Amino acid sequence: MDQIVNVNEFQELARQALPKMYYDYYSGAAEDKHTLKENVEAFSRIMFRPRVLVDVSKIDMSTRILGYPISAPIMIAPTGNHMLAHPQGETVTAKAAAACNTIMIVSCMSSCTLEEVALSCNAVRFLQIYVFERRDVTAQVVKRAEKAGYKAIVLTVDVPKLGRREADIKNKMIPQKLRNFEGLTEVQPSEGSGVEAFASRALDASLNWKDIEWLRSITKLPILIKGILTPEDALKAVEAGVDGIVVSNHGGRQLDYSPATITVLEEVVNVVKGRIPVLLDGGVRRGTDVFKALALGAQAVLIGRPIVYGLAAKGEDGVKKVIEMLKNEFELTMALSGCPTIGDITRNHVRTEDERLKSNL
Ligand SMILES: Cc1cc2nc3c(=O)[nH]c(=O)nc-3n(C[C@H](O)[C@H](O)[C@H](O)COP(=O)(O)O)c2cc1C
Ligand SMILES: CCCCCCC(=O)C(=O)O
Repeated sequence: MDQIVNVNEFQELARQALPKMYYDYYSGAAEDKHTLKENVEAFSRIMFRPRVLVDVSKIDMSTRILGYPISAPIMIAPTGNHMLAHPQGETVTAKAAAACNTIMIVSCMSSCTLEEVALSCNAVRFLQIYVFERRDVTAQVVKRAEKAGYKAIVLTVDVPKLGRREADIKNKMIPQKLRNFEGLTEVQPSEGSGVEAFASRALDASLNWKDIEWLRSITKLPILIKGILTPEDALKAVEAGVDGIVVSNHGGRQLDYSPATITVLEEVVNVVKGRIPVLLDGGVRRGTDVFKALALGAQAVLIGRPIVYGLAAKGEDGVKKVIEMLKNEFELTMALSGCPTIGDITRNHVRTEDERLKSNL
């Protein structure tokens, strides 16, 4: 493991460790995969404005999300089907999250039940949900999450229908049994992508802003909305009374040619005006990316694919290594930018592509 020097190297190790169908599922994205690539490339167009002669002998990366302390603003994004990557699935990922003192957002599409994940570690966990046509199924999962000690519900809103992931269609991708829904709704054999077949049968494509009230009526837990890409929707989320939003394009797996998340973060932050936390995911592969997201107003970032690549390649140690490498890089970026604490990171520490283009006029 010592030979692995950055998070990107885990992707090739995961490719070697996994059957092609599963690697394609994890690494895949919608159609031309334009958004997938843009998520990463857009970070590389943001440059730093480092400050010098600041005492950076001690760096404090710790922060709080919804009041819960974490060691650094780096959390685990919800990703489904971890048993495709490791026989013990999400229980292993959750242990790594606990060891790194961060929050894991557990997907409702997990291969382990949400109770098994809860029992495996006492880290702070949020539960991500989809709303199914059968509202009773979603409601039951929310109730179970409350009972199992999950601290927030993350409602994913960018999947009224599943995006076209062509590799999954070609591979006739068969997802794991969805143990959270056993006896309630099942994955069935299909001609193309089994994930798509399940989604088209189960999801409620009529979900809309009024339904936030319904969700609020069935839980006292804080509600975050994941999948916001415009200031218009960010404002609606604030008006709907949610407790946080995640700027996300589902890692480029839904609407291809959606903008890279880092390019829309600032306009979202500007309308939210600090009323609720704004998180971001999509393409975060370096500690420098974490810093850029914070400088543009995010409270924390979520990591998707690198976590499952770490899990597939090296199990719990792999997930821990992914998080630790990002933390170490972030710590160094803070030091080299002259920011000893999270609160010292400001908008003035980065220069976006827009600013660079304007300054060349
Ligand atoms: C294999 C895989 C499964 C995913 N499953 C879910 C899911 O169940 N629920 C959800 O809200 N997002 C899901 N996502 C999206 C992630 O939460 C996140 O938005 C995205 O992966 C972030 O981009 P990144 O992979 O570039 O870090 C999934 C992503 C991947 C790659
Ligand atoms: C019921 C929706 C299926 C979604 C599958 C998990 C997911 O979000 C993904 O991107 O894959």
